[in-house]
Formats: sequence, C-alpha cells, structure tokens
Amino acid sequence: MIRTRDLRHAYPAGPALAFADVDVPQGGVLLVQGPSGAGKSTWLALVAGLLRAQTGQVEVAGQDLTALPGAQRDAWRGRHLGFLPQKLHLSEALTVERNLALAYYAAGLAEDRSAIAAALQALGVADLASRRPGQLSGGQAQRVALARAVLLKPQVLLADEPTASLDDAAAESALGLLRACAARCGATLVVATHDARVRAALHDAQVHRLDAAPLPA
Ligand SMILES: Nc1ncnc2c1ncn2[C@@H]1O[C@H](COP(=O)(O)OP(=O)(O)OP(=O)(O)O)[C@@H](O)[C@H]1O
Repeated sequence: MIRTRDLRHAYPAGPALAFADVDVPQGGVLLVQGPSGAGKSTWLALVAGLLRAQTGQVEVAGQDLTALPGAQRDAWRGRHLGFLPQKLHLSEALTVERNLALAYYAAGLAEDRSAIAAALQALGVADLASRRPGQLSGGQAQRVALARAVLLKPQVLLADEPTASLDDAAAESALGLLRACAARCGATLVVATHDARVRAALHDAQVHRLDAAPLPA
C-alpha cells in the first residue's frame, strides 16, 4: 500500500512541487502520469525514501517513511522496496550475478545464491549470469535490473519510465514482466511514464496525474 498526505518538495534553487494525496491498496497498480518536468521522478524518490519529504507524510507498506532517519530508511528500502530506475545503475565492475548479490548487501541480509539463480531464471536471463552489464542488450539489461529489484520479494515495486528506450514488442514484454513480477510478490506496482503505450497497456490501473506547472518557489 501507498498513502501520501500533503506532500511537497522544493529543490534548492529549483521549483516547489506539490502533490495530490494518493491511496493505493496493497497489490494495486498505480500509473504516475504527467509531462516532462511535472515531478514524476521526484514523487517516486519521495515514495522510495530516496528523498525525505520536507512537508507531508508518506506511508509505504505500513511504514511511515517520514518518521525514519536516513540510515533506517535506506535499510527499510533495501528490504521492502524494489526500484527499476530509468538508468539501470548496474555496476560494470561486477558480473550480472554479483549485481544481484548487491541487493542482499543493501538489505543487510545474508546472500542466497539459489534465490539469485531462480530470479535470473524467472526473467529468462539465467544464461547471462557471468556476463558484465556492458555485454547485454538494453532489453536484457532491463531484465537483469528487474530481477535485482524483485529478488527480495518487495512489497512495493517502482518503475521509472520502463519503456523509454524500447521498441513496441520489447515495451509490451517489459510491462508484462513488471506486472507478473509484482503479482508473484503480491507487490503494489507503480509505473511512472509519459509513454502512451504504457497508458494503453495499464488501462485498468489507478492514475496519479501530475500537473505541468510547479508551484512558484
Ligand atoms: N536536483 C534538482 N535540483 C533542482 N531542480 C530539480 C532537481 N531535480 C529535478 N528538478 C526539477 O524539478 C522538477 C521535477 O523534476 P522531475 O525529474 O521530478 O520531473 P519528471 O516528471 O520526472 O520529468 P521527466 O519526465 O523529464 O523525467 C523539474 O522542474 C526539474 O527541473
């Protein structure tokens, strides 16, 4: 579940953004829409606890993120939230398999190699485990990043523009995988996008529409 109240964020020397309240039940699907610059990535970062809300309240999977200090917020995120960023942030210094192992370090948990193998298998990329991210196609790299995001069976799965650089067939596949992964975990799925293909594919999702114009700072 996700519950936000009176959420605002002002960047230093940037715009002040105000967000409408959102309630998504556990296992629901939320589409975050709005033109470029409307604040989609900022809203995702607030819900992921990557940014601390300056005003208002964010509750995710029963946890009030505004009440948690930074270190505890990071540990909570590692354990309960899967994030598929637009830039995938896979480490070129590590193999695909070791990139997934990072999820355990971030969560402060002991590594489970069989779970890593199973996650890669479920996303159809088990044969790429010993490659470096630079040796993957864009679609393969995204599957690896998704495997990492769902490895610890998160309660919330966030995806930022997951179809931005994909052709129609790959976009359809990526959205199908996101939904399937979220359903397997019983996770709430949030997809931020301005891609009309996503709006069509997730036509049954709840919509959080952001306005084009930020508040004056
Ligand atoms: N670190 C920052 N410092 C100052 N302003 C910022 C910062 N990050 C974002 N902004 C501004 O905040 C607003 C919202 O940005 P955000 O990236 O959340 O929008 P978005 O809807 O995700 O855009 P896009 O679709 O282009 O990714 C924009 O006006 C942007 O210029």
